[in-house]
Amino acid sequence: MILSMPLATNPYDIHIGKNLMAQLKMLIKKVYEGSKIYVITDQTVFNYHQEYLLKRLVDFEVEVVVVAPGETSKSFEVFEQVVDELIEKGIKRGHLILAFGGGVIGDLAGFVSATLYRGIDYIQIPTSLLAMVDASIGGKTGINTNKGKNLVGSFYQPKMVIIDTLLLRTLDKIEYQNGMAEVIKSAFIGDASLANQLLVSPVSEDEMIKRTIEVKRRYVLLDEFDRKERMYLNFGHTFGHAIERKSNYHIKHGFAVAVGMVIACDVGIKLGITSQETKEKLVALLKKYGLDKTVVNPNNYINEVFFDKKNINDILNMIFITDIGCPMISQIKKEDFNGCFN
Ligand SMILES: NC(=O)c1ccc[n+]([C@@H]2O[C@H](COP(=O)([O-])OP(=O)(O)OC[C@H]3O[C@@H](n4cnc5c(N)ncnc54)[C@H](O)[C@@H]3O)[C@@H](O)[C@H]2O)c1
Ligand SMILES: O=C(O)C(=O)C[C@@H](O)[C@H](O)[C@H](O)COP(=O)(O)O
Ligand SMILES: [Zn+2]
Repeated sequence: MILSMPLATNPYDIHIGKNLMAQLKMLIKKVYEGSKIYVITDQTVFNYHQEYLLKRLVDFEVEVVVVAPGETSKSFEVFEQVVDELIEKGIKRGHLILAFGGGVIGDLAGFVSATLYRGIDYIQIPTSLLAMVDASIGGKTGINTNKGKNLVGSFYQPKMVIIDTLLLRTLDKIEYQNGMAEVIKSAFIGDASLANQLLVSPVSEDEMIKRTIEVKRRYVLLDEFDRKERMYLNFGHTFGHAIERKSNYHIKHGFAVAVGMVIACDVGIKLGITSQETKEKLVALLKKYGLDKTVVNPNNYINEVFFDKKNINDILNMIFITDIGCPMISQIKKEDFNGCFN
């Protein structure tokens, strides 16, 4: 009898370090002895790091598929382009896909891996801070549709996650701040001491990344398919996704989630769930990392948020924090927002 081991009992490999690319051949051979590897990446990442990656793959037969950078590549159109190009380049079920990029690449390549031939093994090699601390972990894959964010996708775990923090040296300041939003989100839902440390003193990048990943890993191992505890990782995303999409993705994911977290605190305060002090600490930390610049009128998004996947029969499962590190889910109806945003 073959025992299928869901993630919750069989956590996959997460490797974090510097210059892990030097061990890429050894790491890949741990999960894969085949002959052909298909790298999916975006043009910006490939321009910076193609030499760094490809010289570690000389022992393998490698093909590369490059898409345009940015959120617009998480689309049906680009999904079909990538699938067609992989087939034209001879991909087979036993081959291996490498997702080499930020969260957009991780989601797009993960969804291609989940669906092409009904599943091809893949490895996540995140290159943005946001992807290292969040997007590459937990197996959520998918694309956006013209109706909303991440509305088509699949839970499909990578065989391994290789986090080489040296790759961050080329990440620009805005993208680093973008990733800090998910660090702050994770600290506020699952590591109060990290949140308090970030408020008062610098935390080493490696420690910050490791502790942020640990928060996500903990919730994913509890609830891989996002029915309860994993939903805490969606703090700030109810409004965040709506803000991102209505801006045609000009407002980046992390910056939108930052606004979404403050909005969730305002609703939480109105409903007697969140303390004013908790909101003030969140706002102070967001400001410290330059994540307080996006200003929106939440009333403009109330209809949009009910397209969220957490909306069951017009009751919205929304994530709040009662205090730093203490998340909770409350069922919200549209009228609950009345008077929250004066
Ligand atoms: N699946 C999940 O669990 C999960 C979690 C969080 C976010 N996401 C998704 O991730 C996406 C956001 O991720 P992102 O911010 O990484 O977006 P992204 O992939 O678009 O990367 C941001 C920008 O940084 C560039 N970049 C990436 N790595 C670089 C590097 N090392 N040096 C220089 N430039 C680099 C990219 O080319 C891009 O222009 C959103 O679509 C979001 O929905 C998914
Ligand atoms: O992994 C999760 O679960 C998360 O909620 C992580 C989020 O940071 C991430 O943006 C995720 O893609 C949002 O999930 P969705 O189910 O709202 O699409
Ligand atoms: Zn997110």
